[in-house]
Amino acid sequence: MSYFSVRQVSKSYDTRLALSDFSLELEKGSFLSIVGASGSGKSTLLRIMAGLEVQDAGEVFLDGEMILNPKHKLVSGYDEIKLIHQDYHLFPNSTVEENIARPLLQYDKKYAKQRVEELLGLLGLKEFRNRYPRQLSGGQQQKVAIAKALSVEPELLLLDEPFSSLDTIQTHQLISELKSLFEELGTTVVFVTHDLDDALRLTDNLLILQKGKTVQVGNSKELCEKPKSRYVARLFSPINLIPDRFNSYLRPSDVKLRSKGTLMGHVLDSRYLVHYNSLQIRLKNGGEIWEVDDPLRKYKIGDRVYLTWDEEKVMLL
Ligand SMILES: Nc1ncnc2c1ncn2[C@@H]1O[C@H](COP(=O)(O)OP(=O)(O)OP(=O)(O)O)[C@@H](O)[C@H]1O
Repeated sequence: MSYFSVRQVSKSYDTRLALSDFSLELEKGSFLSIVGASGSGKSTLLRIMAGLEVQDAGEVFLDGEMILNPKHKLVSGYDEIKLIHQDYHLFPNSTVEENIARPLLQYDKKYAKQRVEELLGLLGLKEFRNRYPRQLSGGQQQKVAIAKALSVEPELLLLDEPFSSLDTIQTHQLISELKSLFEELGTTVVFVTHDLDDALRLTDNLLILQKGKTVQVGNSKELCEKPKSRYVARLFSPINLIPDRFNSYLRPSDVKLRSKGTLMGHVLDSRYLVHYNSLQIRLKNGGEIWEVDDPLRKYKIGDRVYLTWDEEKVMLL
């Protein structure tokens, strides 16, 4: 048996299915990013993993022990499993140091003091120890919430889009810092997000969730090159439907721009991106709009272009 396993878990709210026959296995110290759109069941899954929600069917095990849900456990939740979400609850009238120490009230005083010092150091919060949450930035508050969750040394950390109040640069920086920290501590981490880029900053070990079901698992190369659905394909880039062909799609980077060819169109718009210009091209036959990369930044709005591609790049979705 793996260190952490979720076995055939299903959950509905009234008649609405939130999770359907969901299973996963994780080794100790491993990281997993679960990517899914809003409403795909991510929060429900994490709450069930943490023993905070009653599932209709299936079981969850941590290190061989069954995780009991609130129906079977008087005080729901486990110290070994910590769930962190965007609405983290810091005590507004307690300092950073006091917030982190809260979960340790029952512990030996000397140990608690030492643990708080360690966490302040690990998360770079020493200089803020006497500040109140309102005196911190969103990213700093999030770090305090994570330090608080880590204070009781959880074995499994469940991150439910905890960074959604931060901007992209802050989020990426915080994820990189946390990644090193979790590796150092040997914590097993499950991170759920709707953002593939954020997911990949933590780990290349991905699970794609859609309508409460696993649609694909694998690393980014596998998922990008061999997506099993349009949803998975679109996580990486827009996709262009080839006219008059059944469910055949191309990525913008796989379309070649030529001065002669079979599929003709006109450049509607051009956006300057770091490595290429992104062109919107209205196809002559059918009038559909394709998105195509122009790495040589050669084409201007209004230009006529011909599009071609290698057949091996066509995705049947
Ligand atoms: N307490 C609830 N009562 C009724 N329906 C619920 C409840 N919680 C979630 N749902 C429904 O279950 C489905 C899954 O919701 P969930 O919050 O798990 O998805 P999510 O992927 O975390 O979404 P988001 O990214 O928007 O937070 C949705 O259709 C949602 O409306």
